[in-house]
Amino acid sequence: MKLIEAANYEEMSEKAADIIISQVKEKPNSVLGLATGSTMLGVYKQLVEDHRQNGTSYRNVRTVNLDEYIGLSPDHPNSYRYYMNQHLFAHIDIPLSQTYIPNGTSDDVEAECQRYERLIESLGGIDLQILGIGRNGHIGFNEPGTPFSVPTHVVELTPSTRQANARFFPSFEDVPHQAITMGIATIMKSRHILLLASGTEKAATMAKLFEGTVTTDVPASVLHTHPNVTVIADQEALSLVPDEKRKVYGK
Ligand SMILES: N[C@@H]1[C@@H](O)[C@H](O)[C@@H](COP(=O)(O)O)O[C@@H]1O
Repeated sequence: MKLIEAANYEEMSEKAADIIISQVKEKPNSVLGLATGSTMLGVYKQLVEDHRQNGTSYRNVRTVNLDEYIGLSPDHPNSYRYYMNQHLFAHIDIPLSQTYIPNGTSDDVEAECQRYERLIESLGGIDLQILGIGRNGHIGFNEPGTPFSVPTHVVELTPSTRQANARFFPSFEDVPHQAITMGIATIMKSRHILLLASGTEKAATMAKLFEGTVTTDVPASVLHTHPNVTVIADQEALSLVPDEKRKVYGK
């Protein structure tokens, strides 16, 4: 795991966007694994700006998103499909038919999980997967305790995750109880993983991550066992990570 320190949210977003843009330039038909949440907004803004100014093209890129709420239709303003269209896809030249997100309104969500897993395989796997991190260390919606071997699956969201995401919804009661998420096994097959963290609310989780212990209690800790992970975090997110750890992972 390699740590890149950023001064603040803006710089974290720029550095992450640079990595994504280089990936797309080197391999124009890349499969990008995408994430949602507030952490990603700055990155998507940078990608859109770069597309407008420098013409980086996504015409041949395929994207697969990490997760989707069960019960929210694509045109629901809180669905992750809606988020992706609004913040990225509508502003770049990717055909929507090349953008994939689990279908949260499928009649058979178990079958949908299997279909999604096969779909990622049929695309040739993920070249670059972007991840945010939940306050309890979750990646995608893989909550603490989830075995690392699980592929795409249905999850019951913990009250703390529903609470953390309630700010996007009219009220806490409106936050769905379930989601479909790529499993940790799915995420770990990605060839390169980029994890982003910003702000003091992520500081305790980042301190746990950089302790280095691999445990299902902190789902993101599995990334220590992946050969190609880059973490970009700002100073607030790293505020509880001791200097010696920053040096070890910063090399
Ligand atoms: N499923 C998403 C995660 O993929 C995301 O990483 C996390 C953090 O979100 P934020 O970036 O808003 O802090 O929120 C949700 O739970």
